[in-house]
Amino acid sequence: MSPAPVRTKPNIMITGTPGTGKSTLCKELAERTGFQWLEVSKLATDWDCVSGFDEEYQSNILNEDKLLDTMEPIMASGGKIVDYHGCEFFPERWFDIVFVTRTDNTILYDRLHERGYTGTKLTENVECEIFQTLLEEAKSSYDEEIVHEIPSNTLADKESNLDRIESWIESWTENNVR
Ligand SMILES: Nc1ncnc2c1ncn2[C@@H]1O[C@H](COP(=O)(O)OP(=O)(O)O)[C@@H](O)[C@H]1O
Repeated sequence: MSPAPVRTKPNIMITGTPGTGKSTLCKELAERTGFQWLEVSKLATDWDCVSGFDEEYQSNILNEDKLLDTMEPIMASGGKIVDYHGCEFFPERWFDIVFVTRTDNTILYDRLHERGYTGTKLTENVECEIFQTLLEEAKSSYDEEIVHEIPSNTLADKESNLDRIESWIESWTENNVR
């Protein structure tokens, strides 16, 4: 059992395959709640936590140790929404809940194609969603009870996800803050 959190606001992990709508959701969630959105793939560059570039996947390789050291004091106060297409290397104790955005394969293919993804990068990402790699990663890295799949196909899905997460924050606050 991890120790009870001392933070007065929860930390939320939003993970999922690229293109499943993490940033879109996080941006609006941050606006609604006042929580801070940490878009890890962008912040890693700002914080100089990139150790190389993967040519095959056309994406940055993170310096995970440096990134975690940088994030540790930021996470301590709570009220953070962490957005990344991976979650296993973050400490379990950082998060009170984990949401995994899920998108139907054909919709995801179109979104990634529109984003300019081609070749391996496109097919590997769609396969990642088909094999629910990020969901399995979240379930094996965190208590399964705090891991929730959320559909992310339509704008109506986004609205209901925002409502759901906002209600969860309210009940977390009632239960944990006196
Ligand atoms: N719930 C949704 N319904 C319809 N389109 C969405 C939804 N969420 C995201 N999108 C669109 O899908 C694309 C990828 O979304 P984005 O938030 O950048 O994904 P990610 O951060 O997971 O890579 C964007 O064009 C965005 O407008």
